[in-house]
Amino acid sequence: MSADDRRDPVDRGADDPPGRPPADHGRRRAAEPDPLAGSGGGLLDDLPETGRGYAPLDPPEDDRDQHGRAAGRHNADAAENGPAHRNPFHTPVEEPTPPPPPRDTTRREPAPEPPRPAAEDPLQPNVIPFRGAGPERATATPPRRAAEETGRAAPEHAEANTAAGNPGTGAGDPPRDPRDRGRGQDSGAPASVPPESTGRVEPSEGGQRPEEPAPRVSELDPHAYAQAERDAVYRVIRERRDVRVGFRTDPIPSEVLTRVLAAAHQAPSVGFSQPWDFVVVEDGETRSHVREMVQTQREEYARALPGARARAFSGLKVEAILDTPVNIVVTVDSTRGGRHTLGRHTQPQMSGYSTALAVENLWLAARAEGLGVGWVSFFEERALARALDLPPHLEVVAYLCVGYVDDFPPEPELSLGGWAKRRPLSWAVHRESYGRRGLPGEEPTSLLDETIAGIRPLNQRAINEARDRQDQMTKPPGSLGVLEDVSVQLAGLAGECPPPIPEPAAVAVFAGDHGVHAQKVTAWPQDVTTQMVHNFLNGGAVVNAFAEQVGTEVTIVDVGVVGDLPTVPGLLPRKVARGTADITQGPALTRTQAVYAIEAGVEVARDLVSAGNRCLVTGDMGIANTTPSAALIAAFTGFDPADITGRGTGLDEAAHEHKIEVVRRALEVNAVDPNDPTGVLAAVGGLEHAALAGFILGAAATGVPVLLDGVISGSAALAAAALSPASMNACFAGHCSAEPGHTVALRHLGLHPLFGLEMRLGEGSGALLALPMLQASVRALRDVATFDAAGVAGRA
Ligand SMILES: O=C(O)c1ccc[n+]([C@@H]2O[C@H](COP(=O)([O-])O)[C@@H](O)[C@H]2O)c1
Ligand SMILES: Cc1cc2nc[nH]c2cc1C
Repeated sequence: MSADDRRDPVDRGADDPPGRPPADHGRRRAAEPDPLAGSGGGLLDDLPETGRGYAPLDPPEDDRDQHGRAAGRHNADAAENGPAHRNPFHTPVEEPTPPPPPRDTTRREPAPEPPRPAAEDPLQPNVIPFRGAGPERATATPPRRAAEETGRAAPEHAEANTAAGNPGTGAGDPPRDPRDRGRGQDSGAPASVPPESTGRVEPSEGGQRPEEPAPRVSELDPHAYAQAERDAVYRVIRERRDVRVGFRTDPIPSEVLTRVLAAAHQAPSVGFSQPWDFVVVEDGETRSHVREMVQTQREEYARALPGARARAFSGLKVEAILDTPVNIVVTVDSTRGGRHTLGRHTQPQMSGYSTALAVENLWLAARAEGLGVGWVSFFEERALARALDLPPHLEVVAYLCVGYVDDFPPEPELSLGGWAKRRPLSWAVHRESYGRRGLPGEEPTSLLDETIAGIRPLNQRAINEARDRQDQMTKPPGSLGVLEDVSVQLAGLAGECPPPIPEPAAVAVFAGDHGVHAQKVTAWPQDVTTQMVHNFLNGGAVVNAFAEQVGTEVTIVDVGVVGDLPTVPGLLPRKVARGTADITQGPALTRTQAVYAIEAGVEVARDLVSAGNRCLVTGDMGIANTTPSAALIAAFTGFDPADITGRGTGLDEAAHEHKIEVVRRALEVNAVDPNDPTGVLAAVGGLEHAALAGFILGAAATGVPVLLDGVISGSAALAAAALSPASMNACFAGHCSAEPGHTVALRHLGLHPLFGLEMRLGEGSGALLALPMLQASVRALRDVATFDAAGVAGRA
């Protein structure tokens, strides 16, 4: 195999940003051979035959960040071998910005008291954690007080201030700049951005705000608008809504509609091509026809939804086509502007983007006029174009229902209904390169550090309430056994009693391959991993059947499958490498790869939670993965491999003995330190194990329960617990697998399995069967009458 052949296609992902000189801080140890010399570089190139057994090289200790991440090794390769390549989806925190000094999260040490979550305020954007969010909430400063303390106007009072002729200057405010003609305060920041919407919480200690005053924002630029005008701009952005209910039928005056269309027409456009047209539709027949098309698509969509989602969707209105006096169709002409439209030659999609900006302009202007707008997209675009008699070179970008409304919802309707949640701004902001998290003015941090810092202890008040309630329910105290503890823990996690019923739920099946497969630790060919992923995607596996049974959505995550996989909905391509290296020869992964996989898991958890899921379920697929699972369990618990290594998919006596020896050898070859969880994952774990650990941490940080499956999830949970002991507050053991190591892992973690049927399939199958138990425990806490209420006599 030539070096070029060995180069992994995933290495050929996004190049380094143009213009950035490749930093040479990925030095290899001088004495070590470079197995890939001349291969073109790339983060993943440390594993020449990944998945088929080769020990990767790790950089010297001083090249690592606080997670042991190798600093920019791919760039070093690039210096020798051409352009640098980045991981396809992640960029590590790396030099030249030094890693934040404080905490080594790869070591087990007491975590500092995390910042307290913001109080839930129905009028403010809902940030994740959604419900309860841990211990004694409601410590964040409400907007009004924050405004008083920072000298900024609170959003809901900004208009009142202006109306009363009080521009908001308070004692202690700096003198106003004479250029600030009639402006309110000196803050250049929008007065109306609440701290909650950033995902950041004001630091507090025991509910007190810190002594230090908030830093003053610099003077306004002379071109900035006056305070009231800026407030109006931010207000309309904040209060724009996609409206589907509560439209009034009264007509829209022509001059109002024209103003709104003129605003749309002033949108920015590529090369000033102004590629939009607006078709104003009032005709009832046309609208009825479009509505029928939407209805058909709606039914098709509903059929594809898992149970809990389908129930929620049945109550959602997706259009108001006949309810509004006017529909506006916004189209794009991608050919407009002639042959040489400035800026479109490299990015033909810019015409569509420009038109979307026109839609936003229309939407904001409409909101300012008191008009609601609902964007409908449940139709097949060409069919709609035909129905509207559009010329063939025009495409529909938006179908908008426009009219006056009874009210604007305080939050997006989908958020109010729990369909999806607003992601905090902090999740979306990266500094200099993807993965260096932090709002402007903050020290950038990594996703892993941010996640661990966000995990909170259980809320004691909610726990006490749940315990009291369990004792008052019409049943003998304790008679629901472990389910009582489950409901109490869920209350503590949510920070309220009763907690929300953990539905909808989503199972994520993390798939990866293993270099140790070469040691004949399993009877199954490695290709079965890839084949089973196809089977999952086609809906033909046990996980699909069980998920259907319990109304759960299935997501497959490729974190390290050797084979190529299709780009299809339901499969998240997060391949960090094509399998691990053989753990009997050296470490499975580099630390960098281990961190990437952990962070991939965190992101999947975040995405599923912000998509509205209230319970996450772990699943795995990876031929040979019970071997690294056993090695992880031995490393974290200290048990002998003979006591925790099982027969996996089925091995005879001799093969089982051999597998135990393989695990033993892996632990001899790789020094493992349980206080260095990332190091242990990199040494003897797998990509799906690392991602599962991240998935657990991500769930815990969002305050959402995570239901664990079998031995693979159990071994990953040991790593998660070592990274953050508090993450176990979010964990529930679905079942106990037939693998002996699973029992040991669960005991070590203090988790009580909900059932044991000697299952040993993985995929999330056992955890899915336990999901109704979790849900039932909450339903009982919520719905069962108390002795008093039901008039049932208590114990004599
Ligand atoms: O979940 C379990 O406890 C479990 C126990 C034994 C096997 N498995 C599944 O079987 C595969 C690994 O088995 P093996 O024998 O190839 O190591 C992998 O896809 C796992 O999901 C899963
Ligand atoms: C067929 C098969 C299905 C699986 N599902 C999870 N692990 C598996 C292993 C095999 C071999």
